[in-house]
Amino acid sequence: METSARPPAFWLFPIGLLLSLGFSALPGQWPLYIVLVLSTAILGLPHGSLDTAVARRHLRLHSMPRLIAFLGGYMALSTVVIAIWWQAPNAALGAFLLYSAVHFGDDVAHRLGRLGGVGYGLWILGLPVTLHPQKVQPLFEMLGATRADLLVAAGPWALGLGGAILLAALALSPNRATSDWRDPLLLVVGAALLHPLAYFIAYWCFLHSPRHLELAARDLGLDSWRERLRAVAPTTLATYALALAALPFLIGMPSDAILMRIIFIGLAALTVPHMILEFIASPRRAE
Ligand SMILES: CC1=C(/C=C/C(C)=C/C=C/C(C)=C/C=C/C=C(C)/C=C/C=C(C)/C=C/C2=C(C)CCCC2(C)C)C(C)(C)CCC1
Ligand SMILES: [Fe+2]
Repeated sequence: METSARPPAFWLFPIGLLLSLGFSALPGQWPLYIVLVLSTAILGLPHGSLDTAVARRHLRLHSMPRLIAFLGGYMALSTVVIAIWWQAPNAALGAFLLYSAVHFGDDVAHRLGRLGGVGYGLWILGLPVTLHPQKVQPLFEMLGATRADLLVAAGPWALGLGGAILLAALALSPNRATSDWRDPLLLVVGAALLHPLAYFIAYWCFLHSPRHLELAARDLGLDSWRERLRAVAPTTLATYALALAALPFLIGMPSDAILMRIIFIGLAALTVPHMILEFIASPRRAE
């Protein structure tokens, strides 16, 4: 069991849940969308922006051609995801939900095992879909899904399966940390009380991102916040520019759908190379 000093995400997550309760009580949908954009841009994206530094270290990008090949490969993979989404949005969204569950599971997989991690990820995503199907379905439709009803109907199954796997992994793992059972319980409270987007902000920006950032930054020897900021700034700014460049392709859609697509299809596209890099880097990190 974990007894040493808690990582920052241990305290940030309950604070994020309280903040989310505050802003989800504001009237109308726009405060929520504005907080979603700002928190994604400032708190969520930077953990992926460390990928350039992670790749420099673990893929040994010591020459300019290797660095350019990495950047080009990363963007090419992201472009393929967007192209698939364009052609087959239902399958692309279904796949995104599944690989997001695997990715979120990475947060605990080193203690609960890969399968336990998948259970954790299914629990995280199954909760808002099961508790607020009528709010989640239009959000999935904004992402281009024409059979959002089917994806939403799968929510309770994902939740049940994820919950059973997670429970078994917690019972069987001698290395479990307090946060491994505390956070899934706090997520139930968050999912019950919050709009699904506010719930996502609380989890993603206040638990997943700080946890992942801390782990990757420590591995890279970036101890001060100034060093971390310097490492993430260029890639984060480049990602803002890419998001802005997508805008002209979405003109004509309702503005909430534009925001949803830029954020979630953008994240789906970045997650594929981000996960591949994590699969390579995480076994090489000293725990
Ligand atoms: C390096 C590099 C770069 C960058 C990158 C980055 C920046 C990354 C990031 C990454 C990241 C940052 C990732 C993330 C991820 C995320 C995720 C994975 C999410 C998920 C989500 C979900 C799945 C959701 C769902 C939902 C909805 C949608 C609605 C409501 C309900 C719910 C919540 C269920 C660039 C391109 C510039 C260039 C090249 C290189
Ligand atoms: Fe991540």
